[in-house]
Amino acid sequence: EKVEITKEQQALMKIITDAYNRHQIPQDVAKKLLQDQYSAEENFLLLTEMATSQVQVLVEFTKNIPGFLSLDREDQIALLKGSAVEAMFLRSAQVFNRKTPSGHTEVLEERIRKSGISEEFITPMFNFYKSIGELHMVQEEQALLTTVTILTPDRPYVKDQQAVERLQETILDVLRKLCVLQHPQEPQYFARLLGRLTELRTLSHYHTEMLASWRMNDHKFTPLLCEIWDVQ
Ligand SMILES: CC(C)c1onc(-c2c(Cl)cccc2Cl)c1COc1ccc(-c2ccc3[nH]c(C(=O)O)cc3c2)cc1
Repeated sequence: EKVEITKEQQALMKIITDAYNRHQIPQDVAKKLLQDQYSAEENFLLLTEMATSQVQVLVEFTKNIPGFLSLDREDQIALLKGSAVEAMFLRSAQVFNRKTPSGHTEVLEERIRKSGISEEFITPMFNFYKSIGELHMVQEEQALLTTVTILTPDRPYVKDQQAVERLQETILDVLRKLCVLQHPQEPQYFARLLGRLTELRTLSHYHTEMLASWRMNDHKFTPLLCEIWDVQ
């Protein structure tokens, strides 16, 4: 049957996509990736600064998701804490696959590969970046997929999962229609997108181990990262 995005779904998609594009880490922070020290210590410090800035951007973006601020306040926190790593994997994946002339892609990869992360996590991480790149998502799909990730009902400590589920289903319906309209020759494209969410959960588990091994080597995080990742 003919798939059609309604007027209100169009408006919802515009709000989310505009917010996603508006909330980016400041270019002066991103430019720090280009400075010339490349020690493991220096790379870790830079990546910590990027992650901290990215979390701030993520919090601001999340406030623009229609209905999010109407959720129980503690549930809002639980959703942010539960999705921060996954949202940052998605955002950094988009940076890698942007291949902008600014060339941050190469230096970002270089710094991640030399920041004290063990090879067993580096391989799945860059396989994920590659699999995201192969999807050639339009920016609306990127924004909606990040929103679906944030609105995952079964994060730890979420009390009113029903309320989150209702919001997520609204976004999933728009994303499903958008995928059909954007990729008519690939009917299973939406299913492929959702498959990435499963991969994100695996990466999130790896990330917990990455944090533990950094801490074992006495690496320090910022207060914001300690709060969102329950470390220190
Ligand atoms: C605390 C640090 C060391 C950390 O721990 N885990 C990760 C970590 C890692 Cl490696 C991988 C994936 C997720 C996390 Cl969460 C990180 C570093 O996290 C980030 C690194 C870079 C970026 C980021 C975001 C947007 C950007 N735009 C641009 C630009 O050039 O415009 C560069 C850029 C970088 C975001 C998070």
